Amino acid sequence: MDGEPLRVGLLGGGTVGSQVARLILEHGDDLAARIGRPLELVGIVVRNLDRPRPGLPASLLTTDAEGLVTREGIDIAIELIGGIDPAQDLILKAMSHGASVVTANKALLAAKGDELFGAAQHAGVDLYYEAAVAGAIPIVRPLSESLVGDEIQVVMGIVNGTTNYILDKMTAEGMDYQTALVQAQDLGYAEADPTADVEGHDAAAKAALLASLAFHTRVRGDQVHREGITGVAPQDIRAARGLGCVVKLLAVAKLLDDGQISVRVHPAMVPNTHPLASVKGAYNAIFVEAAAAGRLMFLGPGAGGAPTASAVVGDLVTVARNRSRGVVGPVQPMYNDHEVAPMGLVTTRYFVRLRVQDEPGVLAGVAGVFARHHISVQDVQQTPAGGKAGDASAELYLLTHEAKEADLLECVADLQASPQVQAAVRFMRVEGM
Ligand SMILES: NC(=O)C1=CN([C@@H]2O[C@H](COP(=O)(O)OP(=O)(O)OC[C@H]3O[C@@H](n4cnc5c(N)ncnc54)[C@H](O)[C@@H]3O)[C@@H](O)[C@H]2O)C=CC1
Ligand SMILES: N[C@@H](CC=O)C(=O)O
Ligand code: NA
Repeated sequence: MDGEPLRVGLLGGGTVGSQVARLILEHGDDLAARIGRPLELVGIVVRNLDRPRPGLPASLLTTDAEGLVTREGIDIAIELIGGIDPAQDLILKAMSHGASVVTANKALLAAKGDELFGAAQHAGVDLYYEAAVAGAIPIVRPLSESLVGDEIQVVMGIVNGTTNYILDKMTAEGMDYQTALVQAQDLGYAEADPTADVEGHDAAAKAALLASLAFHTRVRGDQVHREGITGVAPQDIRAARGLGCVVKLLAVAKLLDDGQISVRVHPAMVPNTHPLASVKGAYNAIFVEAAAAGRLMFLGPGAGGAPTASAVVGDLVTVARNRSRGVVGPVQPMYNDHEVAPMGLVTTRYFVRLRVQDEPGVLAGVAGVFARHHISVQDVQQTPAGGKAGDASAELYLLTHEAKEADLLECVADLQASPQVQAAVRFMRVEGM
């Protein structure tokens, strides 16, 4: 392929970065043909030059990140080091030196999206981030281009591969949480600090990006209601099975009737018959509901080096094509100012689990507490709790009809205060039933 090569600087040679380098080096001729110009990988920034990196030419490795992004003639910087600092500074420097940027860094975009997209526009360069949401699944561009003529009402899905892998292993194989987490780390699914995965920060950042794209309103990660999976007990998984459900970590972004948007991440029970229930391992899936299009579902690998690298290199080719034509791609305008609704306004169904004294009148008392808070109960199951001799307690499982979160929380607090309730009252939202 003839023509002046487009010069690419890669920041990060970890799980994703090493796969991106491999794809660029192995498929250079095809990528050049698709772009119409050759690509030249001019440097790969790593922390440690002594670490063996099979497949990565030693001549390309450098520890000088700032030197690479500000080097004369760099066309595209790919940021795959993660985190806020120094990733933000390096991206801004690359842009101010005229380079377009491709990143997979959802944590950074969800925290500093306004500054970064503003800087890209100011510099007249691209900032692409398909890999930042749901790995290999094309979802950023479908929302910002294919569906941009429609009115999106709901985006809901599984957007973290690590937690889906853990919950799936705990559900299908009875594996313990810690073993499943270590496997997810070994497979390259987890963030550098897996707390970001298991406490829901990663999914909240993705939910913020999805909500921003869907509703044309900049939503930050810290505005998203967030609960991770560390509180999910094996009893919850067993109880879900009894109800014909599985536990998933869901991200939900919804346009409410009053014009506010609800954006939340939390574990939820999902019926086995629902398509999200069959999303296994580190796969992700995202439902989009739009006024004209109806319901769409996007499914695929949500984490891992090669799948994520596929999305990064897809962006690289697109940005390179733009660059060759002297244009930048479309930017989703954030022209709305929807407020993020407080969690108390959310309505959904709930599963409530509580341990009570097994004696006459207790069930009626519990039902009365739900009724006082205007929460209608669809189903109640009672199981002996301990099974030990002399244990006069029972475990109650209740499934509610749709209720308001604020009412549910008050109901749970009242149940907790009841003398017949013997342990912490647990609840989990039920979606898609
Ligand atoms: N692993 C995955 O499945 C996915 C990861 N991502 C995102 O991709 C990015 C990279 O993730 P991974 O490759 O998994 O992480 P990683 O931890 O495997 O790789 C990051 C690399 O960057 C290096 N690094 C960090 N700071 C540096 C600095 N200041 N100078 C030079 N090198 C530095 C680290 O030493 C490490 O080798 C993150 O933003 C992550 O959120 C996005 C989608 C999926
Ligand atoms: N740690 C993330 C990686 C992809 O974004 C996940 O597990 O989904
Ligand atoms: Na994606």
